[in-house]
Amino acid sequence: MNKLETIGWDSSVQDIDKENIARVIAVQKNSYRILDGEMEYFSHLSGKFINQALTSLDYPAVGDWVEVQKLPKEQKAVIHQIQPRKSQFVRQAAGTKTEAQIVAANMDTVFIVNSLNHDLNLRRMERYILSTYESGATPVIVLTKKDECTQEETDLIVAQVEEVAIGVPIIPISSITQEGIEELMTYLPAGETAALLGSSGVGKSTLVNTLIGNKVQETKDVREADSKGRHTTTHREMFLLPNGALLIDTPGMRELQLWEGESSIDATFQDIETLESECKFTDCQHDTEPGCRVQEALANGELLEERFLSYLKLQRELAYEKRKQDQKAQLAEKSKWKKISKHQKDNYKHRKKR
Ligand SMILES: Nc1nc2c(ncn2[C@@H]2O[C@H](COP(=O)(O)OP(=O)(O)OP(=O)(O)O)[C@@H](O)[C@H]2O)c(=O)[nH]1
Ligand SMILES: [Zn+2]
Repeated sequence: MNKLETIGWDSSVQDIDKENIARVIAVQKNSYRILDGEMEYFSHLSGKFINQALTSLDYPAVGDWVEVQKLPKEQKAVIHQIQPRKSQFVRQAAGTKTEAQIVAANMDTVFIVNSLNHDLNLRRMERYILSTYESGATPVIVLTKKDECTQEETDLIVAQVEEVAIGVPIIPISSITQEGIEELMTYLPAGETAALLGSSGVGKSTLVNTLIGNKVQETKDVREADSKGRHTTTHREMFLLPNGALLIDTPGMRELQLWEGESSIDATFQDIETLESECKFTDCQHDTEPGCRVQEALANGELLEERFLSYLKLQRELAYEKRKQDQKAQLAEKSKWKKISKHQKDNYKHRKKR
């Protein structure tokens, strides 16, 4: 095994000069911690790299393979290039509407983590699954804190999740009793990379510690040594598990904004939007209309049927959301006028009495 293979490199498909390749294990503001399987380096982007980067997607993310120039004595390196990614999970950057951000790159599996004991949002989960497929990785649903539920409660939730997660493995676990951990590990074979995604507080970091086992302390030390007083929780980090698998922990997704609003849907389904714009009729329903570019693309294999169905499904969801919101707005409007008119009537009565 060469040293890159110990950190997830697949020599059977990635065949280039490996001497100058390393993997990004943590991203700080303008610097990157990288690992070449033996040594860690503190690295920066070359000037040329920065000049050529057009969007935030062009910058390194945790899990990326980068081409570097190493200065081993100083444990420093300069990043010249990113290797093409086999997968990337994209979300909207916190606080902005338009900027994309890569949460993790080159993962084989995404663990969509939810807690069994609260805040189960099936619709949200469905979208996580969809985004994971879009990322190029395979989703696995992890339901944490099983120790806080009875078996009956767990079964009920699993049944609910099954309805939106067709064909996706669902694993209830507990980091306290270790239940389900063994099954989870079957999705973490040596040399593969997985990322943990989920809301803040569902137990991602605890799970990392559980899986790292007796290396917990080391992890903490690394974090503290590197944070230089900054908030450690905003750092994505990649960990090597004792069995040789790689696990990317992501910060709490309090601010996860992937699908809110139509703009992000547009970005996700850019290919279909483009096809639609080429339909003969601007109000084409992509059904039996003549000159429908979408139907044509479906027929000749340019557009996958599953993908189009996901798109339609999301459109339906959006329409549904919008109707609900409109209805709410209408009701609010109605009650506002009710109040005003009642107020008026009351005033009128008072005046009459006087
Ligand atoms: N009962 C129980 N509590 C757990 C379990 N796993 C995690 N917790 C608790 O849940 C809380 C949140 O856990 P974290 O691991 O910090 O959650 P996180 O998903 O990493 O949160 P962020 O770092 O904010 O994204 C902590 O108080 C943990 O002790 C579990 O299996 N059972
Ligand atoms: Zn059409």
